[in-house]
Amino acid sequence: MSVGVGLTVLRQGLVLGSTALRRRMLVSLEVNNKDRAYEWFLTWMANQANAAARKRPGSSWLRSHELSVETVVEQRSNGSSSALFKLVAGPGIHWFKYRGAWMQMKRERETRSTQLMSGVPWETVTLTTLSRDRTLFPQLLAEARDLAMRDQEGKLIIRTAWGIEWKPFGQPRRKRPLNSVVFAEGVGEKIEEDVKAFLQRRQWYADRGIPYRRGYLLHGPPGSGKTSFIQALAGSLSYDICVLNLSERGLADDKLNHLLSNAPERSFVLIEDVDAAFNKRVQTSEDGYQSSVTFSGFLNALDGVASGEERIIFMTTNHIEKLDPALIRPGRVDLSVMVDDASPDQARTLFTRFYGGGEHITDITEGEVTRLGAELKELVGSEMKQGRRVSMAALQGLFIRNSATEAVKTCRELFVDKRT
Ligand SMILES: Nc1ncnc2c1ncn2[C@@H]1O[C@H](COP(=O)(O)OP(=O)(O)OP(=O)(O)O)[C@@H](O)[C@H]1O
Repeated sequence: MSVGVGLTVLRQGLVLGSTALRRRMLVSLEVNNKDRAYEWFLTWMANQANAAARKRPGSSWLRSHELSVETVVEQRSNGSSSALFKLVAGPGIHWFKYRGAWMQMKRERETRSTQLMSGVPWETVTLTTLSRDRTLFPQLLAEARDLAMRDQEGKLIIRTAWGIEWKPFGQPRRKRPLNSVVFAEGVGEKIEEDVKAFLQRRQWYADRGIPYRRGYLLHGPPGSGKTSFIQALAGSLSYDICVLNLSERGLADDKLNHLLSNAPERSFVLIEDVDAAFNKRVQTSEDGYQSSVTFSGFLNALDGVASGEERIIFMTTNHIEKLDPALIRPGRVDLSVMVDDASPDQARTLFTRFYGGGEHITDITEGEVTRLGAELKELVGSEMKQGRRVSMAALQGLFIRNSATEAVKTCRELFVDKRT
């Protein structure tokens, strides 16, 4: 009996001792997927593993048997994109060495409950290392953050709504130079100056108790560069874009309100084809389902609660005549700009930018580009006099497919009658 008692005491002593030892010797850090550091950390891990594999092929930086795959869409500089597979540490226990210290990483997924609205399961990563190496945690997280920031530098981030949250959509994209979008003279400058002036007047708004927000409407025919311009402008100001689709399934007034009042800092909210969601206060449902956003709910969300938070909304439409006057009144839309089909000058500028300056691989001389550009300008002018127009998108497509001479020769085929 005394042996039995002795063994029990010994076992308990061992358990207590090992717990005390762990407490004294180990330190843990928990990061959950609600925090931005979560993504940064997983990407950092994947990056380290890739770098180690490149250095010593066949070796494994991450001691692990459970990997998950994350597919990311990468945009190439020529505009095309491809899907890349990133192997990240899956749920389970993994070991890795950071600056000479062994670390255990435990990734856990809560399968019974999911995040309200977004439906994404809760996840946590717990890092454990020896107490004496605790100072490595902040270093590691800072490295992961810097890596994420470096990846985004000079790039445009597009976000979409995921439930009530804004999540990045695809990989950060290369910024498009503002002058690559060719508008009629003064149009682009007018919008750009307005946005810049607004951004400098935060105090002015605060002093007068006016909500610090501004709404823009770009209207005009399809393919005139409205979306491209908004993206290029965001890029030039180092802003991100949050794309809101009002017809999205499951979007309701309360979610919309939440999304609009919680857009990330330094971002434009972009609502495209705003006429399609509310056609004179009647919701359309072209593809068979209806979002439950009501027109009045949308107006309320635009007005929001008065707050000091900056908010810039861009809306686009091909049919301004279909919009309810309540939507485009000042305060909701402060600057409304018409972006039209190609004017003779726009066509010429797009042409010379495209074929000139050595960017396009052609053996055509600059003089020839100028001559053909002038010819194209004249051609567009004469077509316009007969009520026929061409979109800038159609011209861009023509230039991509043809040589400069061929483009000017076949251009007439693209014009459509707009008199009706
Ligand atoms: N003014 C322009 N200058 C340069 N490129 C243009 C211009 N307009 C259109 N494009 C090109 O045409 C394509 C479509 O343009 P974009 O989507 O910006 O047009 P949009 O006016 O927003 O069309 P929609 O009304 O159908 O949404 C893009 O690839 C863009 O590069």
